Parts: sequence; C-alpha cells; structure tokens
Amino acid sequence: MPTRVARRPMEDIDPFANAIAPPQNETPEDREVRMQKERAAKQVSDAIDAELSKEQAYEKKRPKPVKILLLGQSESGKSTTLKNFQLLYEPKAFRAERGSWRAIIQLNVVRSVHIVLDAITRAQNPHDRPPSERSSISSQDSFRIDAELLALKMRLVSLLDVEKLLMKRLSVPGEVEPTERPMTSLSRRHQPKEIAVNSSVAWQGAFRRNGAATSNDGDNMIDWDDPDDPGVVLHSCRDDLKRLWEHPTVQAILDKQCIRLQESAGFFLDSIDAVTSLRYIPTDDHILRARLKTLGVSEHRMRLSDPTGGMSRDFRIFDVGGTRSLRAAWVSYFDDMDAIIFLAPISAFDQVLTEDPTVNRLADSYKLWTTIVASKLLQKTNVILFLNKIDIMHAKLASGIRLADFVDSYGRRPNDFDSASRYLKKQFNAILKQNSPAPRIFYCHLTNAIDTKSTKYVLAGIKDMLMRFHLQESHLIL
Ligand SMILES: Nc1nc2c(ncn2[C@@H]2O[C@H](COP(=O)(O)OP(=O)(O)OP(=O)(O)O)[C@@H](O)[C@H]2O)c(=O)[nH]1
Ligand SMILES: [Mg+2]
Repeated sequence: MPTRVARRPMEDIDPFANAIAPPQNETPEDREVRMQKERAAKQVSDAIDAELSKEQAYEKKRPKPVKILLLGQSESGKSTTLKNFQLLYEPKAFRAERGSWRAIIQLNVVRSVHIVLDAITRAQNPHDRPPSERSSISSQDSFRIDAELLALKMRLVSLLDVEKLLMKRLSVPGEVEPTERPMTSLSRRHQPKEIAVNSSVAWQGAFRRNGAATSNDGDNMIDWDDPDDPGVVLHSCRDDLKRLWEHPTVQAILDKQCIRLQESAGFFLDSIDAVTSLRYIPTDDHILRARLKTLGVSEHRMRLSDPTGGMSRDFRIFDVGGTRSLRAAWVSYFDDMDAIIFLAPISAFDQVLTEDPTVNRLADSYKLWTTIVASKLLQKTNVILFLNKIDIMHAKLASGIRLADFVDSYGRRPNDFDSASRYLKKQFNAILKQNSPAPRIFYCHLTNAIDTKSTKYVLAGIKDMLMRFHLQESHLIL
C-alpha cells in the first residue's frame, strides 16, 4: 500500500510562492479585497491572451508579404530604384531624410572636385602616369596651366578637410566604410575614395541632430548654426568651384583624359549654385542623383494598396551591393522571392569594371543576367529586366560613340538609340530563352531611374502585376 508523505506547504520550499502568498494574519475582509483584485487582474490577462490569439490567427490568414530583390552590377541603379519606390509609396519618410542626403551630395561634389584636381595634376605631369599609359602620351597632352588655374587649384585643396569631416561623421562603426577603390563610370583612372554604406538606417542617424525629431522636410536634422557645417566651406568656395568647372583648360584636360564627369555617378557640378547655397536642402531630383555605394543588404518594408480595391499588401524590397566581391551574398536571398528586378546599365557599353579593368561592363551584365535566369532557385520567380541609364545611352550615341566599336556583333546597324536599344533588348531576351530552366515571360523596361515621372509608371505597373500574381496564388481571384 502506498504510504502518504506529508507535504510541506509550497511557501516553505518555493521562494516565489512564498513571496506572493497572502499574509498569514489576513482578515476575511482583506481576503475579499485581494480576491477581487486577483479576479480583475485575471480578466485583463485573459483579454490580452484573447487579443494575441486573434492577432496570430489574423497573421496566419493574411497573405505573405510580396518580396522583391534588386540585382545588378555596381552603379546599375539598384538603390536609385529603391529610392523611387520610397518616393512613390512613402513620400513622407523619403522626404524626412533630406538632411542626411545633403551630406552625401556635399561629399559627391567634393569627390568630383578631386577628380578634376587630379586630372589637372596629371596634365601638369604627364610622365607621372602609370607605365601602361605612358606609351600613349603625346606632346598635346601637356597643357598650359595658367596662374589663375593654379591659384584655383591651391584654394580648392581646402575642400579636402570638408571631405575628411563628412567621412568622419558618416563613419558609424561597422556600418559605413569609405572604400579604397571607388566605383564610377570613369574607369582606369585613379580616383578619390567613394563613400559606401552597409545599411540604410545607421548612416542617416549620423546626421540626426541630437534630440531632433524628423520633420516632413528633414530640415530640422540640420544644425544651421554649426560653424563646422561643411555647407559653410562649400558656400565660401562656390565661385571658385564654378570657375574651375567652367574653365576651358579644365574641360580640355578632362576631354583629353576621356573623363566624362557629367555622366558619372553623383555629378552635381552643374548645380553648384543650388548645392552650395547656405540653406541648401536637396530636392527629390537631387536625392535620386546622389551616389552612395551599398555594401551590405538592406531590407525596406512598405505597405501598398491593392489595385482591385481589396486589402493592402506588405512589400519587402531588398537592395544589395553590386560590386563583385559582394555578389556571393545574393544567393541567400533567392529563396522565396516573388520578383527580381535586374538592372543592366546599357550606357556602360564602353566602360570597364573598376574592380577588374579587363571586364567590359556590358559583358559583365550579360554574364550576371545569364546566371540569374539560369538559376534553378529562381525558376518560379518573376524576373524583370531594366535596361537602365537610357538618358546617358542617348547622349553617348548622339555624341558619336559607336556601339559597334565595343560590341562586335552589332555590325553595321545604325548607331541611333532605337536600333541600339532594340538590339540589346533582343540579346537579353535570347539569353533568357536559352538559359531559363523552364519557359518564362520576358518583362523588360527601358528606364531612366533618375527620372521620377517615367519610373513611377514602370514601378506602379510592376506593383500591380505582383499583387495580382499574389492574389492568384492565394486563390483570392480567378
Ligand atoms: N543619368 C542616370 N543616372 C542614374 C540612373 N540610374 C542611376 N543613376 C545614378 O547612378 C549612380 C549609381 O546608382 P546606384 O543606385 O547607387 O547604383 P547601385 O546599383 O545601387 O550600386 P551599388 O550600391 O554599388 O551596387 C547614382 O548616382 C544614380 O543617381 C539613370 O537611369 N540615369
Ligand atoms: Mg546601391
């Protein structure tokens, strides 16, 4: 027969039970008050539990978020496309960051000035060039750098300090790294550092004034009274900057060294008055043109309305860094994507990768596109191609740069934009047909990602299409 063991009361052995046990000398009235309180507390707790399980059931029923991954080589326009999404669907949040973009634009200006100053130095000392370039030096490479230009050069060296200051402020540990090897369309040239960022959140925080709440315009993020504000120095240099940029010798030097600064990322020297004004706040257009290289992967969430009038959807857009060394990280995002937007900057047909000057940028885009469309992980994913930077493509072809000189197969076709873009579109389509594991639709857009108006229609179309796909998958529409 089992023996009954006398049990010690819980409060003797459990310090927690001991702590919450009613006082030993509790009167019946006190007990009643306590019980009432406990009943009320339980009611609140039950209500919270019920709310939580309702939310969980709703989450389960809610459609999964629509996921979009932006891919393409560095400087193809991925982050710019993301900015367009933000401007279109979250304009308030986009504009609240104006203050942070102001600093990036200031850095972009300083970087352009460095490129110009370096070009002048090379023109002064043509024999200081690397051995690979020395054989091509001719007597015409020596320019007469007059005293005015030399004085300008000396004065603008002060901008180096502005750059250092901005870089320091941006250097949130682990989040922002100034890269040693910059990425610009100016290949084969020695260029100053380019600023790069790991995630979208931390670097913007670096410019948030202590205690300042973000306003719709983001202008209260800027401490206008700060004497160290880089805007003060830039403002004082504005006339010199304009004189430098408009100087005929400078233009001739850049021309001779094949530096097309106007077509390069983060070019603002044509907007010096605006960008160096004392109370400069970037416009939407300037933010789209600002260049900030992406290092890591950043995820952006937004809630978008349904074109059929149904419930809105969560969208997640993933922006990755496109430099070669960062591409290995892409594959871990292939799983579970609804769409890939692949950007190929077709204007880069006459350029090479900065990370490998033996590789033509268009050839690199073809190769990347082949890998993406051939991936088994992505065979059910909608793949949308943006043939981007068509504005630069137009200008290049019009200036006489011949596609056939860089793409042998283009042969004797006319060197106009329509023929060239039609041809490139066919090439990308052929790659898709030959390499896709299963037949798929070729979605292709000719885009200019710094033109908000045209990009808006393209993105709205993609959003509607993806929502429809998503609804069909959830069997919500037939
Ligand atoms: N003119 C012109 N400039 C563009 C276009 N698309 C992007 N840009 C500019 O090109 C530069 C590079 O664009 P990003 O969006 O930063 O390129 P990315 O693909 O994100 O580059 P990584 O972050 O290095 O992978 C920016 O200064 C943009 O403003 C375009 O269609 N036309
Ligand atoms: Mg980017």
